[in-house]
Amino acid sequence: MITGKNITKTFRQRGGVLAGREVRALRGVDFAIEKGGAASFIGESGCGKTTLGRIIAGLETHDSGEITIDGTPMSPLKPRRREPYFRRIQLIHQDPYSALNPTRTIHQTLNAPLALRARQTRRPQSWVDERAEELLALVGLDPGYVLPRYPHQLSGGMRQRVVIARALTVDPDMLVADEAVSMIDVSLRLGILGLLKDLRERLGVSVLFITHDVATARYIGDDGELYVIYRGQVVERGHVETIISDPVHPYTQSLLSAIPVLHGLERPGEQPVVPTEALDESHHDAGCLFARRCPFRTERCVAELPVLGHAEGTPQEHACFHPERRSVVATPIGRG
Ligand SMILES: Nc1ncnc2c1ncn2[C@@H]1O[C@H](COP(=O)(O)OP(=O)(O)OP(=O)(O)O)[C@@H](O)[C@H]1O
Repeated sequence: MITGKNITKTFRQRGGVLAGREVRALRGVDFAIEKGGAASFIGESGCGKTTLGRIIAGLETHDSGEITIDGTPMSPLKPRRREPYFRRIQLIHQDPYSALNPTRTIHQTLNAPLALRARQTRRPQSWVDERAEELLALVGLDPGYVLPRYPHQLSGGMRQRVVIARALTVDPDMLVADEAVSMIDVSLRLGILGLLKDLRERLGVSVLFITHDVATARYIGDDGELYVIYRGQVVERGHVETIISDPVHPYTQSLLSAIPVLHGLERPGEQPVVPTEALDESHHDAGCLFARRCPFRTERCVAELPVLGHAEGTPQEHACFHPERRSVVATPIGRG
């Protein structure tokens, strides 16, 4: 199990017109992902979900807070002692082409980590080749076809399967899939999502899915938790189905309104949720981070920051002073 408590991260912009400006990518995020469980982080571009995923995979530092893996807090450990914990958490990047070395065949790509694994576990060299074939078959590829080939000779979907096979070489406990299907042909996406779901069931590996797309979060983690992130804060958190069918935070409602098929109908007498203002990170808000875009804001929302917590009558946690079931309309939201 991996948990995070009050994780914060601020980036200082180095170059360009924004040089010197600080971006609060994460503002005190808590999370917990069970062994074999599923969780999804969703939110618009720039909300901090990739930063959080990279911190969880040990690829990015955080400013404060604590990550605990299987009961061991990471911050007191020296980097060398932390490494074996984070090695069990593997990141699957959105671009399978740049994730693979173009000058290496798939055989070479899988051979290197497997040879290391063989040395660590005192297995014979013959195991390396057997395991490479086994892993490729596990991710739905024909080893005979794929092993001698270079990444450019494979389709995007095949490359992403190779990336997943390589992640499995270290017998991970968790896969962090960051927009893992966004750069793959639409016709192949469902296959990759199905594979991740299948690996969860067959290997008991937990999957953290990072996406801006609610439908994929729902597909992959149908029994898991959804974290809705807005400007570095989790604004709603709970069971995927609960949040999708009964969101109470206006931001979640506006995010869901981008799916007309699911939430296109207004019920009579209800006020639809449409975000009113664009994102402006240069503004320092004292109150709710969503207040300036929220059609339901009150004076309290502008003055006071709501914190994530349970409220009577809602099964999920939310950070809103006016949580209510509202209908949503099919209006896509964006940054501009
Ligand atoms: N290395 C960095 N240096 C400076 N700023 C950064 C860095 N990485 C992220 N940021 C900033 O932190 C904020 C959160 O970025 P992050 O990539 O985590 O968001 P995201 O929700 O994953 O967005 P996207 O879906 O576009 O990747 C953004 O404003 C981004 O510009």
